[in-house]
Amino acid sequence: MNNISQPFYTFPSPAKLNLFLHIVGRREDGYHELETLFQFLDYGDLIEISTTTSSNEINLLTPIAGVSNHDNLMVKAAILLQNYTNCSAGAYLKIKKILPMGGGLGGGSSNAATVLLALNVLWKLNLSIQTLSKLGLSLGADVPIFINGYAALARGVGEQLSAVYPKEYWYLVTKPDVHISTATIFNDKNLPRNSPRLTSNDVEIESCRNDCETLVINRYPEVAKLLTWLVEYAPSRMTGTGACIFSRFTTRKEALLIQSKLPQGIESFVAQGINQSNLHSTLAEIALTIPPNN
Ligand SMILES: C[C@](O)(CO)[C@H](O)COP(=O)(O)OP(=O)(O)OC[C@H]1O[C@@H](n2ccc(N)nc2=O)[C@H](O)[C@@H]1O
Ligand SMILES: Nc1ncnc2c1ncn2[C@@H]1O[C@H](COP(=O)(O)OP(=O)(O)OP(=O)(O)O)[C@@H](O)[C@H]1O
Repeated sequence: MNNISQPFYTFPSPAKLNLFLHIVGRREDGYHELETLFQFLDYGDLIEISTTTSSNEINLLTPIAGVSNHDNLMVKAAILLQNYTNCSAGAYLKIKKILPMGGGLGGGSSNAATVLLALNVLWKLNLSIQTLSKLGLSLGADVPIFINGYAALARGVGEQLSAVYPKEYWYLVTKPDVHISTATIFNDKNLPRNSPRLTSNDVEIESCRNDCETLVINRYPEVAKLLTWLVEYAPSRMTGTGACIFSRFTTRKEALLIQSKLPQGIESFVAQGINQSNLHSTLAEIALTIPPNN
């Protein structure tokens, strides 16, 4: 039996969209240099955390199918933070997994960022956003944007962030029935890697693109077919290395209407693009409720 005496606090772990993604070069270590515009969605996983001082164990009470607890980015994030701060407290973690995995929505990275930010508050570590971002980057290139919590134009591998304020449209997000590995796409010899660098941060999203899209369409007919269907109704583009596609609408109602017409069997959801992650407001609220000697 687990001896859980402290309350569970619930934290959102939102999805991200890459409103565009340009590959502008490749570093010597093989990682790609990107220019990408990140926006959050008001939609994602929910993570519950309870802390303990009686042991330093990290217990994930809701394993994710296909991912061992040892490899789960939530557990890795908690252990990384413990080791970095010599913290002797432990934690019980639970997740309600809502985001599709391997969809380009950044679910795993978002989970890691939520755990880092939440335990920083619950364990009272007081690490800065900069320090948490640096720690998070060692877990995944998408972790820093979730730690940062604001929509941003990202450079480098996604860790050099400049604040931007794209319009907060409604999106129909669809997932063709394929799992795409980020590493497979980035390692493909046919991936274009030489987009010109942007000359300013003030960019027209429509005139940009996702440099992974053509390759993914050529390799995965399911993605090609769905994208061809969607562009008849709304501007549509792939996020990350796929497979999810986001279609842009001015209102929720329009997005729901097209969702109702989707071909059978396509996983989908409707959500709004938001320029501030909903995790950050929750963190501020919870920080106020924690007793000083907890
Ligand atoms: C595609 C994006 O989601 C766009 O936001 C990210 O660039 C990917 O971020 P991520 O899933 O957190 O990726 P990581 O877990 O750091 O890397 C997975 C693999 O993708 C490749 N990779 C990743 C990011 C990057 N800028 N260049 C790469 O070549 C590397 O082979 C790496 O081994
Ligand atoms: N907590 C977690 N949630 C989801 N995936 C995890 C988690 N921990 C480890 N993983 C691993 O990470 C892989 C990628 O999952 P994720 O949902 O982050 O993909 P993604 O949305 O394509 O990411 P990105 O957009 O960053 O490329 C999964 O297939 C799984 O093996």
